[in-house]
Amino acid sequence: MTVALRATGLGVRYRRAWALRDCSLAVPAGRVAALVGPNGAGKTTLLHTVVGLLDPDAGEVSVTGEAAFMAQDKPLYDTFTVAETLTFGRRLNPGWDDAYATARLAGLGIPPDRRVSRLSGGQQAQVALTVALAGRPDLLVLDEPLANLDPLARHDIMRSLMVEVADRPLTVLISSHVVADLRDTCDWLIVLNGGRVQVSGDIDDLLAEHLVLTGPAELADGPAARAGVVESSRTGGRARLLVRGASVPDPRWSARPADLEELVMAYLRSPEAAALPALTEVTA
Ligand SMILES: Nc1ncnc2c1ncn2[C@@H]1O[C@H](COP(=O)(O)OP(=O)(O)OP(=O)(O)O)[C@@H](O)[C@H]1O
Repeated sequence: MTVALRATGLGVRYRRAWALRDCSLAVPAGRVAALVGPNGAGKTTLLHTVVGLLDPDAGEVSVTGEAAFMAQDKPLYDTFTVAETLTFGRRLNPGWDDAYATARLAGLGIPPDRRVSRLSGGQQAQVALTVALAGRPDLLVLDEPLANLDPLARHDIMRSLMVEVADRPLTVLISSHVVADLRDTCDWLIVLNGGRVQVSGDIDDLLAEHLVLTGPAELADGPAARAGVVESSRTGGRARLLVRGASVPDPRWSARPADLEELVMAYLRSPEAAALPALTEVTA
């Protein structure tokens, strides 16, 4: 299996404060990886380090091939027209595919002579995505491309990414606060919390490995309250556990598979819990 991106013991600090600490992860080629975490978790710092905008203070990060980056804020120049934006992209990117860029924007109905400032937020995001893709990267890194977009535009961007990944060898790493936006498109999950990687793995594998157990509160004090508990809560006489492991420890629990949002939230609320199944599985 080819690894598109690998970080080993990665650390980045701003002055004395570590924004990333001992981060290790690997993303296989061809995956669409979701990078989620709360404000200040270190997502932008990680993405900047991956694309070479920041140098690590510890450990290392490596990308197989070329990476393209779509930044969080204003990745385009407002005063440029769409056509001028493409000209600018062509000058910066040696591997630029002009026919692809022009055809993609025409297909989306975005006029070449329109100023960027006069495009909708969704159209601006599509132009920025086109510029990033026209450089024919092996790894596309997107920092919150869906922020400030309405649900329809968010859906269009994610669908565009799915089409691109289906059409060519491309790995995508995309950060977002909104897990629901990522569920249909992403097949790899990275949870970053307080500058540390809590989860990195195949989403289907992660979902198959986590259960939500509900039952009488006293069960939570028994053998089920074991090492696999990611998060536990009690309401009245009932306990609810999110556990890592596919077997039900006691038949009195009622068990169901965890969904992606529950899984992410459970890890975010339990900074000490970690699930890193992929680290041992993915080898270059
Ligand atoms: N240029 C900087 N100088 C000093 N501290 C910084 C700088 N950039 C980020 N930080 C700090 O590093 C930590 C990680 O920030 P980062 O922007 O990477 O997080 P994030 O997960 O992308 O957050 P958000 O979701 O809010 O965009 C935060 O504590 C932040 O305050």
